[in-house]
Amino acid sequence: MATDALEAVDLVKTYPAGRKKPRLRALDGLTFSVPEGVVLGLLGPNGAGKSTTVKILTTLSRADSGTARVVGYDVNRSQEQVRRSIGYVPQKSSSDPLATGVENLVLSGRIYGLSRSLAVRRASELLERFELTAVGDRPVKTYSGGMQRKLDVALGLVHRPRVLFLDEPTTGLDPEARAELWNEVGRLSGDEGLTVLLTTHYLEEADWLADQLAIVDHGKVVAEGTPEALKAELRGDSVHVELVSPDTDGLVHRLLSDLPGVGEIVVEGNVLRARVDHGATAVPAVLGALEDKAVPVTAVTVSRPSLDDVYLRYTGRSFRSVEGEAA
Ligand SMILES: Nc1ncnc2c1ncn2[C@@H]1O[C@H](COP(=O)(O)OP(=O)(O)OP(=O)(O)O)[C@@H](O)[C@H]1O
Repeated sequence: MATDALEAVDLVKTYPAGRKKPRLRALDGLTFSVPEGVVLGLLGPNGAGKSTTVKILTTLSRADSGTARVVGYDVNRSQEQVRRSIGYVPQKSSSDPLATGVENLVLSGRIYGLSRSLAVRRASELLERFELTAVGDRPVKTYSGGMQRKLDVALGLVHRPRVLFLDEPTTGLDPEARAELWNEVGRLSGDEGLTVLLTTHYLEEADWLADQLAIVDHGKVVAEGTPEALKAELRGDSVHVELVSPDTDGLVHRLLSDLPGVGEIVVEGNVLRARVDHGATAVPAVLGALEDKAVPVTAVTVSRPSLDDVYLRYTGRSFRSVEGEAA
């Protein structure tokens, strides 16, 4: 049987929460596995445990209990082998802005023990791979955001890792640079068999890039599967209503709860989301119920379930609001 590239079983991690308070359970039995060559998207609200998971898998932190393996190596017992098998691209760039792209790559290669000539050769290979050859001799501080990010990914690949960790790789990039990086990452896993663990604040990115998703909440994986399978599990339609004013007293929630065929109602500020059996029949009923109690509405939309709906279903919060908090 092929070994999974990443495997986490029943990970528990607690942190001190202050004097006389019980320890905070950042991971509470987190379990998932990723076959080789697959891009896994780890999604979850702030504080769900994504970074803690990445820290444990990259040997930067130890779990209180449970096991984790990277390409078959136990993260506690074989730290050295794990470190040699992984590349880590942190959210904040680790490149030296005053040094050139080539200098950054060569230095990184040398740190990983490559000879000078091998490091230079690898640097030029990676610059070509990421279409950065033309700017390789320019200081990194003169690069565009997209170029810098590509260099960051290249830096994570200098030692030919088998697993790459990408922490929110496209935050702050414009849509064009984001799409370009998605293509690069897609190619790395598709053509080169690299396994990628990605944390992201963009559902669109997870939908496009991840072969598999694990939604994490309160230190556990609450749902996993391909984006398509997760969406297909949600039957019916999603209704999204914008109210003129926020539902401060819970009236809107109560009104909709009484309607047949309407469920999973979540009201956040002046946005109401619900799952309905049939959009075409539910919308008039929803609008009628709101109008009866003189609740004014700005807009209403009906759509097929999206990843945002999947997220809402498993975490009880819409991803958009989480994104808003994070921004
Ligand atoms: N060193 C630490 N000491 C105390 N508590 C911590 C520490 N690191 C993380 N935590 C807590 O553990 C929980 C999980 O944090 P973690 O950073 O793993 O979440 P996350 O899903 O990565 O969130 P984000 O999307 O905000 O990065 C949070 O409640 C956080 O406050």
